[in-house]
Amino acid sequence: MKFTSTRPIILASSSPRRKELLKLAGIDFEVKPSHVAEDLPFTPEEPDLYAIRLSEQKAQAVFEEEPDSIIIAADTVVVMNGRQYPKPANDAQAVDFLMELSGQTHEVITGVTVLEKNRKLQFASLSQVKFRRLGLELVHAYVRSGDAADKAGAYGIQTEGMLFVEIIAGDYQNIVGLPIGKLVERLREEDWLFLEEGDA
Ligand SMILES: Cc1cn([C@H]2C[C@H](O)[C@@H](COP(=O)(O)OP(=O)(O)OP(=O)(O)O)O2)c(=O)[nH]c1=O
Repeated sequence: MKFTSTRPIILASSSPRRKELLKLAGIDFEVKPSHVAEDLPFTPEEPDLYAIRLSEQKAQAVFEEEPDSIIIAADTVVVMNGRQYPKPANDAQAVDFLMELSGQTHEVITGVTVLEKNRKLQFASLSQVKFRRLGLELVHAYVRSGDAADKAGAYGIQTEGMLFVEIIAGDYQNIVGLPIGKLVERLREEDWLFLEEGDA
């Protein structure tokens, strides 16, 4: 399966996971990380809007350099009891986060912004993840592996962090960092993306 687009698509992200998901979906694109400081104040009552705003900042930064392209950006946040669990600042914080999430259910929300001249598409996707009760030995071993460092909530469901997960509700790819099914659906609805001839 292959898609074509009305303009060149740019993924404004340094995340290898987002790149892989967009590629798997059969979309041609280039990557241009945005390097914006993610420093908006977290709004616990509206975590979805917070994720969307961050994704918009990322999209906007790249759009200014590439005004003739379609820019896609996303931000993934992990939230439990009104508190955000961002990328851990260090190993000790990663251990603390994982022990707090242990045995509990948290939410993973990815906000997405697609920007083009005169057009903006935004949405958020929410998944729930229930963690097993985690032992310190496993958590320490995981954090030592280095996998927690660049991930919201200090775990990757697609890597060894899968061992922590008991139940998920919602879109799995949303937890990995990009709700690709919904994104492609919306891009097609907006006539930004078409199935290539022969596929249609
Ligand atoms: C919960 C969870 C998060 N993550 C990742 C997805 C995101 O890359 C990261 C959250 O940080 P983000 O700020 O959303 O993204 P990023 O900084 O990695 O990339 P960019 O801003 O350039 O697009 O956490 C996983 O890979 N697996 C998981 O299970």
